[in-house]
Amino acid sequence: MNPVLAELHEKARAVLDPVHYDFFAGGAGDEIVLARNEAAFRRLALLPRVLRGKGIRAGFPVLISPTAFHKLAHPDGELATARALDGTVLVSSMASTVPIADVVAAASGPVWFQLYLQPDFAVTEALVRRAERAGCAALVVTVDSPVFGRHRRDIEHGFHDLPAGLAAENMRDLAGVNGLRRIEMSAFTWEDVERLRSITSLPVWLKGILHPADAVLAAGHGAAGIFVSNHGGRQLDLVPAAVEALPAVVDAVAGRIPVVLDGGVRSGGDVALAVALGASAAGLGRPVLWGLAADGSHGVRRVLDVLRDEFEHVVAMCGGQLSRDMVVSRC
Ligand SMILES: Cc1cc2nc3c(=O)[nH]c(=O)nc-3n(C[C@H](O)[C@H](O)[C@H](O)COP(=O)(O)O)c2cc1C
Ligand SMILES: CC(C)CC(=O)C(=O)O
Repeated sequence: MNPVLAELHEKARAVLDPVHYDFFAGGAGDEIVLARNEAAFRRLALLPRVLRGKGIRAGFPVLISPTAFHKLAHPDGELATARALDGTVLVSSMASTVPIADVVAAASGPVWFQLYLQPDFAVTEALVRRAERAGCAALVVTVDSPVFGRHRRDIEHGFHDLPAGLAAENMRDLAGVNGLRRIEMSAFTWEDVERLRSITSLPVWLKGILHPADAVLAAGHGAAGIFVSNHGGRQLDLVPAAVEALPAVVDAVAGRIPVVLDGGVRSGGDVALAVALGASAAGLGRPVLWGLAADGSHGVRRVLDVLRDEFEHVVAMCGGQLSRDMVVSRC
């Protein structure tokens, strides 16, 4: 691992309350998928093309995937994350500890709003209006969580609630207990996605797709794009690594909508592999949390800078080109 990322992770581990560290680091069940997400990248290799000049690939195809409760990592919470963007997209979690309007106001890049559809449609609609008023550029509906994942580390620690003074601020004044509504997980259908689309002009992405047939349905139901994701190994501990699921989804979608990959991306090389396999971009979860915990906004910036530098170097080594035929198995 890049020594800067390793250093930020170690510092995060040292400064965080161990219960909060485990909330961020942990996965579901036996954490098999958590481990596989990273290991699957190690099993892939790139065959560079030569004598192609500098090629044409430009840009940095990385975004920040939504993660909850940034104030557990740093007192400035999502404000610090948002200040670090420098043009990178932040997908801000519905479970942010800073209201979405303040996240967008602090951001140095586009902000998208992640949400879980709520059983009470009026609550979903209120969240959408908050995101729209704040100036979010897209909605990302997470669809891999009909029920909460079971995180053994949290269960062992008895970690079920935020400490006093912290809250999921986007859920305030939505007529729950003391005006703060709990985030609920519930099973929905494609009709619910259509209903959401009918009340907003924002592009609606779907996050947490692994089956190629669902990717086809997503395109058919007007999703602006999809995230191939297993929620960083925090939902069903029986699924493939995210990068293993990517090629079949890319084939099924056949270019109709963009496909983002998240889960286990830890280097610019991993970003390059995801792009070569057909992802439009790679999403980062935990590395951003480690940067944030270790050094606030500056730490997040360092994570993005390291990945950008590594990615550009790998692409230059590959003749400015990344395509599926260049990806082979190491074993
Ligand atoms: C601590 C933590 C909180 C998360 N919170 C959310 C969330 O609120 N909404 C969501 O859609 N995904 C959430 N995720 C999943 C991430 O968006 C992403 O899919 C995952 O972290 C990517 O894997 P990585 O951590 O290996 O990069 C969370 C992940 C972690 C680690
Ligand atoms: C508020 C939680 C449901 C956030 C989440 O998605 C996670 O911890 O994985």
